[in-house]
Amino acid sequence: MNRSEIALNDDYEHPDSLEYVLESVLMPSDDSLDFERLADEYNSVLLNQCQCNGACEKSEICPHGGQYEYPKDGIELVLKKFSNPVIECNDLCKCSRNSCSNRLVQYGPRKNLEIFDSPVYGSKGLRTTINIPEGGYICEYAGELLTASEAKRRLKINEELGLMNYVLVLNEYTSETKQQVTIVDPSRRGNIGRYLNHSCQPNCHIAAVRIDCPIPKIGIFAARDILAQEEMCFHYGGEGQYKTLAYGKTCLCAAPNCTGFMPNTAIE
Ligand SMILES: C[S@@+](CC[C@H](N)C(=O)[O-])C[C@H]1O[C@@H](n2cnc3c(N)ncnc32)[C@H](O)[C@@H]1O
Repeated sequence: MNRSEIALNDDYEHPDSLEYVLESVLMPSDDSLDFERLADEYNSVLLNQCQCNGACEKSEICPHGGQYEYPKDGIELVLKKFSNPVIECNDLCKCSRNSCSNRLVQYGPRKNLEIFDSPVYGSKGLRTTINIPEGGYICEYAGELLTASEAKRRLKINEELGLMNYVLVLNEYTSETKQQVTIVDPSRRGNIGRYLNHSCQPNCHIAAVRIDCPIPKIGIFAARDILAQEEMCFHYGGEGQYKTLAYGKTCLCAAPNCTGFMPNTAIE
């Protein structure tokens, strides 16, 4: 199977109330300076293209390569390591789309995903109808890209009205220093990624994936082999909150290590 077979026309069904977007989009302008900065970044192009004429498999040769691999006996390109931010080759790179093995998220969500009524969570969830290998790409968590102040405003409204919260904050660090914060809200405009619930023992992880823009896409990947019909979940709070969570909304994940609480969406 090659990538064009696992990937993907994003033609998933969605509720009428949602504007379905194929990738994250900029929030409406609120005329703030923060919005201007966000819009500037959103409209910027990531440089550092590769000059490869091969498959971009090795980091020694391709400046972005070596992050995905075909596992032994595997037929599907998978993410090797969850800790590193990923940069995929893009249209400005010299490599060929057909031979490059450093392109995955840019082809869109995988097929065979299904929105369903999750008995565990008592609300919608996302499951797969086929087996997915560890590291396999699921979909982007796509929605509106928000400034911190707009995210705080929406979180307050959600809280006050008792609405479900879809705002996700991706913090990227270089050792101890926070480098970049990406905030995505698929509550009004989003894709199939908005249906993944939180679990304290998740079978998926998220990763920052850049293609041609300095703002990363939030890529969701299988943290282990996932069987057909399994619901897919990730940890909303990231690694840092695994052990320390001691307050918040009641968590329904029912994992053996469940803290009893859902991570709060923290925006500094
Ligand atoms: C991103 S949405 C997930 C999809 C959602 N279940 C739906 O029906 O659209 C996040 C919301 O789902 C619910 N949820 C997700 N994980 C949960 C958990 N572990 N425990 C309780 N509720 C959860 C909460 O209402 C949360 O605000």
